[in-house]
Formats: sequence, C-alpha cells, structure tokens
Amino acid sequence: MTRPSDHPPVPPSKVGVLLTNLGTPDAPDAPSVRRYLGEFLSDRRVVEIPPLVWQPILRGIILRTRPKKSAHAYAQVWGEDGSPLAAITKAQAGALAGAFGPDVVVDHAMRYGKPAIGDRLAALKAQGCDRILLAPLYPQYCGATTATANDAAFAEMAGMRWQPAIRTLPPYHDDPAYIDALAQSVREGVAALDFEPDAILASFHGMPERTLQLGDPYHCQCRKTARLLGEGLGRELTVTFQSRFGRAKWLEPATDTVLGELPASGVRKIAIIAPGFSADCLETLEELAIRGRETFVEAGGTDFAYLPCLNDSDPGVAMLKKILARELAGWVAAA
Ligand SMILES: C=CC1=C(C)c2cc3[nH]c(cc4nc(cc5[nH]c(cc1n2)c(C)c5CCC(=O)O)C(CCC(=O)O)=C4C)c(C)c3C=C
Ligand SMILES: [Fe+2]
Ligand SMILES: [Fe+2]
Repeated sequence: MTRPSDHPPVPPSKVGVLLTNLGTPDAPDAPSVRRYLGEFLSDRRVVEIPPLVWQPILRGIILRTRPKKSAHAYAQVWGEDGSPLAAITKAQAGALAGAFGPDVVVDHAMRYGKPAIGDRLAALKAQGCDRILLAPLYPQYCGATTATANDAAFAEMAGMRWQPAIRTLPPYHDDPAYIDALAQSVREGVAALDFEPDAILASFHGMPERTLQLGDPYHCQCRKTARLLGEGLGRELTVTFQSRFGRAKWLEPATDTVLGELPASGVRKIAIIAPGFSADCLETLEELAIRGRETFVEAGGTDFAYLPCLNDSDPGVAMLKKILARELAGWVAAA
C-alpha cells in the first residue's frame, strides 16, 4: 500500500519554455536523410494522402531516390556545428537561457529527429517544470508545422499521469515585434549591399493549394507578413512560395519560376528574404541562396543577395524574448 509519505519528493516548481522547429537529418548522407524523410513524410499533417495510397509511393519511390539528392544538397550547407537548422535553434535556446529569470528553463526540440519533442518535454517535467510554454518557431501558423509540433507534445502528455499545465505560442506573423525586427534586418542588409535592388522578394515555404481551400490560415498569414513588412520598409515586396513537392498544385507564384522570369521584365538586381523561417536551413541556404541565385543569373539577372533569417541575431533574440515573455505572463513575475 502506498502511504502519502512514500510519494517521491516533488521538485521545486519551475516553468519550461520549449522552442521547437522542424528537424533535420543527423548527417548529410543518404541513410540519415532517408531516416529523417521517412519520419517527416509519414506525418499525416504533412502529406494528407491516405496511408494505404501514400506509404507504397513513399517507401517504393521517394525514399529510394530523394535521399541521395537531398544529402548532396545538405552537404553544401552543412557547417562545423552540423545542420544549420539544428545549430541555430540550439543557439536561439542558448541565447534565451536566463532571459526570463532563474525559475524558467529554456530548451529546444525538433518535430522530426533529435532532440525529440517528447523527450525534451519529459526532461523539462523531470526538472520540476509544472508549467510549460510550447513555442513552435513558425511565424505563420500551418497545420503541417505548428499543429504537428504541438501534437507531438500532447502525444507525450497522453502517457503522463501528472501532466504539466501547457500554453502554446500563437502565430506571430503580424506581431509588431516580429515585423519591426524583420524590417530592421532587411534595412541593414540592403544598406550593406554594393547594389540597390530593383525588387525585394519574400519567399515563403509552399503548401498544397488545397490546404488553403480547407481553411489553413498559412497563406493569408504569409501575405499579411509581407504586406506589413512592405509597409514598414516603405516599398512593396514580391511574394513567392518555394520548395514545391509532388504533383499537386501548390501555392503560387513559385519562387523558382519568378526568379527565372524577373530579368526579362527588367528586374536584374534583387534581394531575397525568407520571412517564414525563424532559422536558416536547407530551404534558404541551398534552395534560395545557391540554386535561386543560379536560376536568376542564368536568366540574365546581374545582382543577387540572399539576406539571412533573424536566427540568433540580437534583434532576433530580442523579438523572441518579447513574444515569449507575453505568453509567460502570470506564470513568471518579471515576464
Ligand atoms: C509535402 C511535403 C512538404 C510540406 C507540406 C512542407 C511544408 C513545410 N515545410 C516547412 C519548413 C521546412 N521544410 C524543410 C525541408 C523539407 N520540406 C519538405 C517537404 C514539405 N514541406 C522536404 C521533403 C524537405 C527536406 C529536404 C528535401 O528533401 O527537399 C525545412 C528544412 C529542414 C532542414 O533540415 O534544414 C524546413 C525548415 C514549412 C514552414 C512548411 C509549411 C508551411
Ligand atoms: Fe518543408
Ligand atoms: Fe527544398
């Protein structure tokens, strides 16, 4: 029989903040990329095709061909600290350590691969965090990103007898703190160029167009970010969607198509930004900064600059601190 005195000691109460992002392979080689893509592309929030139809295509075709090609792309952006997405997300959490006082633990996790969301959530709880803020670092809400990150945390909680209280970070696509940080970084980035861009392209990750018709707010939130940022900069941005995958119709216009067409319309000097990504990753560093440049230059463009994401820059971390502190109100005295 368990008597009250037999209960394990209760650690002192703390608050946890769990930054989450998409995830990345462990290494830039085909087996690691295959494992990562197998998990990622089996998520029904990401590919909304019935598994009986999709899994044979994924296992029989995609995981046999894509990993080699993607591993080659990853190898081009891999740094000393490994995958840029992993290194930057870790640095963001490191930069926020202590930002909310001594009783708030900041950690980070990935939806696919490591460190896993379930593991880090359990670790926060084991450290005494009885209140946890889940912070999927996607400015624009999308079922395929924000929701699935939160799903993974709630799936872990389903196995807990004593659950922590949970809050989730809302999308921050139109938050003045986010728009101002972006505007500052674009202004400084453009001022440092040795050319004046004819246009600034804002490239967001694409999604199947069907998800817009089904009510996902992602597309509208991307457009709003671009409108507000354009107002902040005093110049209109060209909005495009990148990284098309599969045969279905995706959001348009496609970044690669626009990059190939702009020079013929007289736009030969461009700066490109990726305001849908909180951290630079394969999609920005390889697809935009390397392949995007090639496409633009081959089409007759003369000057091309990719401006980095906010990452763990001082303005980027200050922005994260502001939007996270707001969600901690009532949990943390000083927040
Ligand atoms: C159906 C496929 C995909 C959907 C839907 C999708 C949505 C989506 N993705 C991001 C952010 C990132 N995606 C990244 C890589 C990546 N994305 C897909 C496919 C879909 N994405 C694939 C197959 C890959 C892997 C690389 C490749 O093989 O091309 C990354 C980068 C990860 C890294 O390791 O650096 C990010 C970040 C968003 C924001 C989004 C919907 C809004
Ligand atoms: Fe993606
Ligand atoms: Fe891509």
